[in-house]
Amino acid sequence: MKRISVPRVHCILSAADDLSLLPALVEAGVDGFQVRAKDLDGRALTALTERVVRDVRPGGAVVIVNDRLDVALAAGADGVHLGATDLDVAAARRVAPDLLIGATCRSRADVEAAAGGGADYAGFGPVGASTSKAGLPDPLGVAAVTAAAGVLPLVAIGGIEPRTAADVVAAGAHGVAVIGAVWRQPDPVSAAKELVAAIG
Ligand SMILES: Cc1ncc(COP(=O)(O)OP(=O)(O)O)c(N)n1
Ligand SMILES: Cc1nc(C(=O)O)sc1CCOP(=O)(O)O
Ligand SMILES: [Mg+2]
Repeated sequence: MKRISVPRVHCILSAADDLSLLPALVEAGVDGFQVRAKDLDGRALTALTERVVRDVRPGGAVVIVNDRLDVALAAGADGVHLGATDLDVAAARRVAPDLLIGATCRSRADVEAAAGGGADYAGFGPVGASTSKAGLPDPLGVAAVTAAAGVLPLVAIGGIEPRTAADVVAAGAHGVAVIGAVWRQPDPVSAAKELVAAIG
């Protein structure tokens, strides 16, 4: 089976977000949703992912599950995003030859390793300062995107808002992943439209 394309705007969501907005976010041009719900057990995460798939797939958007390959497969999602302490990319690829697989990368060497394991994209960051996650390393900056580009599609993450989205794409990123730039805005759908317009 042909693997689907890597989305350009990844909206990272949890059960706490206003999920009634999902179809409108797809309409606004968001083409990827990552289900990231650290507090949910496997069953609840599967149910949440199934709901997101139901809401966004009719509009053509892709659903990626953070951390959990088993949940991605069980829920019929399109992909999984793996971090440094999750299942190894090569092991995930053996189990799921057709799934979209993303890997967190913080350097060009990380991107090369992820590509060697069979990843489809690198979640590259943190590019800027983020208040959405504790314990992140210092921001890499936009120049690091250019230094890491050309191996895998880079999805820039960390403090991305419309202006920085345009900057990272100009620097060689394929797309962006965001939490605050959508969910912490007074009008998440208008904010998503701005983000989509910014990446061109
Ligand atoms: C697109 C994208 N890039 C990086 C991350 C970070 O993933 P991870 O290292 O697994 O950390 P958590 O998100 O699980 O805290 C991501 N989620 N998405
Ligand atoms: C979940 C996550 N992972 C990151 C990483 O660099 O690994 S940065 C991040 C948070 C992204 O949220 P915001 O768009 O609000 O900064
Ligand atoms: Mg993760």
